[in-house]
Amino acid sequence: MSIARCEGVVQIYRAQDVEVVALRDVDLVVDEGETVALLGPSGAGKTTLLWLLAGLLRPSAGRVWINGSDLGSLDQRKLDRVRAANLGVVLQNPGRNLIPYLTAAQNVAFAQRGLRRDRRRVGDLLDRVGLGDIRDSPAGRMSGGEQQRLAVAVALANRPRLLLADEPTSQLDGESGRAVVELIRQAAEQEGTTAVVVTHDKAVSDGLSRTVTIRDGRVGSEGRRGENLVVVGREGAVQVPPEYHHLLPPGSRARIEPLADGVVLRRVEG
Ligand SMILES: Nc1ncnc2c1ncn2[C@@H]1O[C@H](COP(=O)(O)OP(=O)(O)OP(=O)(O)O)[C@@H](O)[C@H]1O
Repeated sequence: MSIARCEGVVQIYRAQDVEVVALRDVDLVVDEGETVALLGPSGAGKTTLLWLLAGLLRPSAGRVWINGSDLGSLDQRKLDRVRAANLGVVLQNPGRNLIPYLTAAQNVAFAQRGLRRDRRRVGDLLDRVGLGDIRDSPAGRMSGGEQQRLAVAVALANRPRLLLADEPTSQLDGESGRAVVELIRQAAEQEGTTAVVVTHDKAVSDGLSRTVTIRDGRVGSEGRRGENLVVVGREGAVQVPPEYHHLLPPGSRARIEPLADGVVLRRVEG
């Protein structure tokens, strides 16, 4: 069963007279219980895709489903309800996920609103991200790395069906980063929380069950269990991964040779 699905998603930003096509025809299915790392070069469209899945942006074209609800068909009240019932979100700037004058413990407890407060879970989440000792410090006085770990605990407070996290380890050292990955994995295994995590951190992508690489606004390749496969797009487009550009440079011409189970591309000179 899929918890998140995108079909033909296009996102165009308009700033003054300039148009930026951030996503151009993205199809993606995320099944329940998967932990997915969203990879790709800077500006590829990863944050944009995460915001669309979080219902924080409406796509210029295409559709996004969360747990069977087509987000584009919902009014704001229903959208808020679907988000509250399904999602835990960690935005890139960790401070934006927190209430600065509340303590770490109060931030996590506040995120449990709607559910019965579960004090054990508050303490457990804070211990697991290494913040047990400063649970009574205000979030606004914490370092960037501490706020980042707290933001992950807050996002998981409500046992969301889907965790969406944008670079949740960018300000963390190796040990704290591993604790966050472990928390995400345990949430998947023990509570069935699916995760989609934008990351540049190899330790994070290695710890998750699948990688999806966005290049130039499209899903370029997908990896599972150590094998990376290119994805054939809607119109048959395939992106040649950068590590093969010396064999088939962008702009070169290739002959297609059919095989029983696929094709071979051979560069043609001149
Ligand atoms: N609000 C906006 N207005 C205009 N252009 C935007 C806006 N947000 C993003 N973009 C542009 O859209 C493209 C994709 O941006 P996005 O932030 O999704 O990429 P990213 O893969 O997350 O990059 P990074 O790894 O650097 O965070 C970029 O060219 C970016 O400059």
